[in-house]
Amino acid sequence: MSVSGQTTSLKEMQVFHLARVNLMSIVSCPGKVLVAGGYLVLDQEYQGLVVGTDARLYSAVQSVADLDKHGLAPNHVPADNLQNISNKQEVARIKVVSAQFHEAVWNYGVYVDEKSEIEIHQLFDQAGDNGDEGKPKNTNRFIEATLRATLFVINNIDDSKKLVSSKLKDLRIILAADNDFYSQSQALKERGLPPTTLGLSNLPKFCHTKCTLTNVNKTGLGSSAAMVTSLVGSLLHHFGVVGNLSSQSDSDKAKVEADKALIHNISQYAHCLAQGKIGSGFDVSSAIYGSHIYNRFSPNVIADAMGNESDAKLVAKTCLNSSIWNNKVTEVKIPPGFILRLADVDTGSHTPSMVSKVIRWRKNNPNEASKLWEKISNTNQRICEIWKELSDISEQDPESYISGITQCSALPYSKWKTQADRNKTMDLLIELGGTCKTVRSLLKELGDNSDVPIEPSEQTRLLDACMECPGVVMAGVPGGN
Ligand SMILES: Nc1ncnc2c1ncn2[C@@H]1O[C@H](COP(=O)(O)OP(=O)(O)O)[C@@H](O)[C@H]1O
Ligand SMILES: C[C@@](O)(CCOP(=O)(O)OP(=O)(O)O)CC(=O)O
Repeated sequence: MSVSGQTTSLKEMQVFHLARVNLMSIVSCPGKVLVAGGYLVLDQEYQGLVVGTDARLYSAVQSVADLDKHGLAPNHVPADNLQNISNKQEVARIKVVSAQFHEAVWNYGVYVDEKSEIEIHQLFDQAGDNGDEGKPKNTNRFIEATLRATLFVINNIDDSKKLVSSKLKDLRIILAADNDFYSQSQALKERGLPPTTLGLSNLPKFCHTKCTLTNVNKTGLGSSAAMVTSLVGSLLHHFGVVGNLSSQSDSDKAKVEADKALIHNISQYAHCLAQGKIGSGFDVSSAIYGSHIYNRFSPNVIADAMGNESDAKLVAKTCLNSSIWNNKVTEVKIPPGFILRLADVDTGSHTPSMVSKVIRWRKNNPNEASKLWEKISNTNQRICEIWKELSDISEQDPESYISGITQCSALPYSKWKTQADRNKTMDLLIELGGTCKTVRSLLKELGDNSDVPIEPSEQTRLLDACMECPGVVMAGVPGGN
């Protein structure tokens, strides 16, 4: 993270972008970077400092009937390719397309049982697409879990079986992810562009990855969380359950907050279900609330619904009752002039196995671990406090703030201390850099203890080199890896 006196600040993003174009509900959500709180945020008592990115993931929902009117309706799935679902009435089909990937079209049938409860089953999208045991082989657990949970909720908002009685129509859904969610090194090479921010800005929007979703190189911005959340938002908006999420008017405030909470609950549940585990959920939270300080919900909020995923009433009750959700979103201000830059190292690590090793070490060494957790937590908290103090100065004394960050932006961190005319802003920036170094060394200790490469030595060299560049105030390996 670097500071600059000239450039515009990491702008406070409008978290939800929503538009209705030709009766299409479009919702987009940002990706995330966990700046502080990796591993600790898995416990409800510890905070995570998460920043929303300007890379966004879009979901657009449109009813086929509306498309028909304009002669744009997609081809229907041939009936003889349908799965045989006995005793159920098929009421609608949903086609989901993620056009930046190979093999990224999924068709679902929506069925209604005798109690007007909904079932969703994936359809064979083309003859011969049979996997084992006659099931479609090209599945997308995140999409399927999201469609199911969201439609369960809409259908059970009250006793009127809203969705069924509103005669659910065929839907077409388009997903589109900003390029930063996936490594673009190949696309840059092919076009002879340099591997820099400038090179990336010359790529076409929503570049085709020339991969399937299984073998694409992700950059760690939380594509699944942003996808699930935008899909929940666009479906709820399409069926009129949530309103204009970007409304800034005071009279809409309470409704917007309630709508966001509902989107949050459904998204956390569907994301955990698709992942097959209850993670901390900071990625879903930042897809909804952007940058903030996060405390997780207790896993037992969704435990029952996780174990009974086809119980539509239970799933709906769990998501609709916001009072049982004990997650906490605390506002954080990113100091003006701060710029977050990410380097794509074109590879990722396996977060779940790292997490399980860390948890095992903590369990086997409770005393040592609790001391380390406290130290890391206090240091993380100081980062949040310094951000706040800097933001406050920028408002109360903008001139001295700008002068401080302008001086620091021209020099490497190691030279800041040697400046004779340091002001409060500079002192805080110096402290911030030092605090961030402390977190790195504490995490290194945690990694060494639990035998997890939290900051491998190659990354240490990279980060140290970054800290030598003018204006760099914090450097780190974000999140868990
Ligand atoms: N653009 C997209 N279109 C459709 N599905 C997507 C998209 N991006 C992510 N997903 C879903 O999310 C999964 C990746 O999730 P995960 O491995 O948890 O990555 P991340 O850490 O980026 O969230 C994919 O296999 C796919 O099911
Ligand atoms: C270790 C963690 O606290 C943070 C992991 O953060 P990442 O940003 O690395 O996450 P992924 O994109 O899922 O790999 C685990 C958690 O909080 O769920």
